[in-house]
Amino acid sequence: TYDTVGVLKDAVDHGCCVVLANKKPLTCAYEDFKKLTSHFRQIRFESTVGAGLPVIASVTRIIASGDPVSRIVGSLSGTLGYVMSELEDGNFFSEVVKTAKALGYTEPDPRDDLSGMDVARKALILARLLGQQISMENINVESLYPSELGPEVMSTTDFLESGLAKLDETIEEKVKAASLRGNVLRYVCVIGNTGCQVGLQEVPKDSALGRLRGSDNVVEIYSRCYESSPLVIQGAGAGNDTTAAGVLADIIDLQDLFQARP
Ligand SMILES: NC(=O)C1=CN([C@@H]2O[C@H](COP(=O)(O)OP(=O)(O)OC[C@H]3O[C@@H](n4cnc5c(N)ncnc54)[C@H](OP(=O)(O)O)[C@@H]3O)[C@@H](O)[C@H]2O)C=CC1
Ligand SMILES: N[C@@H](CC=O)C(=O)O
Repeated sequence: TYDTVGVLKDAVDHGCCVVLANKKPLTCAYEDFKKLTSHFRQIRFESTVGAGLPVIASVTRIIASGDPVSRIVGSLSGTLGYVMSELEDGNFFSEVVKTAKALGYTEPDPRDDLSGMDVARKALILARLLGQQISMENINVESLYPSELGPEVMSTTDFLESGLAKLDETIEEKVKAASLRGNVLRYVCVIGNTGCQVGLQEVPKDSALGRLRGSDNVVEIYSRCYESSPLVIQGAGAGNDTTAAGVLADIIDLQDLFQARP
């Protein structure tokens, strides 16, 4: 939900510490993002991008050292990573999306993942950390389903029970066409100095993105120090355990900022 922005701002204003896994409060107005994240000693949100992976910690450390980050490229959705690698194995789109939900990878409504909006939110958080004063409207997002299957038209249950299967054929054709060219499909996020895009791409099977399996994310960070050879972070990018571990690590990190009372 976006509804917690007000209470979160009040909390940090009152000196409380906050740990977030929910991306939405950081992806509404830029002023809210700025206000929340300016309380560096009170807020952590590592799990909003890549669940338990240290993506935000790495980006903030590189920036803090004065090394300008020029580009971040990656596969930032555990759900879409899992779905794409299962499609390669010949499974039906509708089935693998339901399995991704059962495994705890998807958002409560999987259309948040399939629309690309969940990845776009992660891209926005990273772009804002890089200093870009942008909003969701500035990100080009490719959806994997048409508006006729959207939340305004049908419930999550109806989408899962009848809507999803309508996408099987089109997706299968895309997977087969890519395979004939020696490629696989990946949902890729690119954050550069001139803009952000998230969408489906054909990538060589034998590339860092093409080799991804399951719910793994991969993130390549390019900066002056990491110019020709980027800093690469890879591992499980969704799931209850890894997300909870990320949240717990953030809580411990904040606790360590305070002196223990004698
Ligand atoms: N799953 C993952 O891999 C990751 C998740 N996240 C983020 O973590 C958050 C939770 O995701 P996830 O655990 O997967 O989702 P789930 O659907 O498994 O859990 C959401 C929980 O929130 C509760 N809830 C929903 N609305 C309200 C409300 N208004 N008041 C109180 N409780 C509420 C739900 O209760 P009820 O069951 O009663 O509806 C449910 O227990 C999301 O913001 C997600 O983006 C971030 C990184 C990775
Ligand atoms: N639904 C998300 C969970 C983490 O943010 C994903 O699939 O990556």
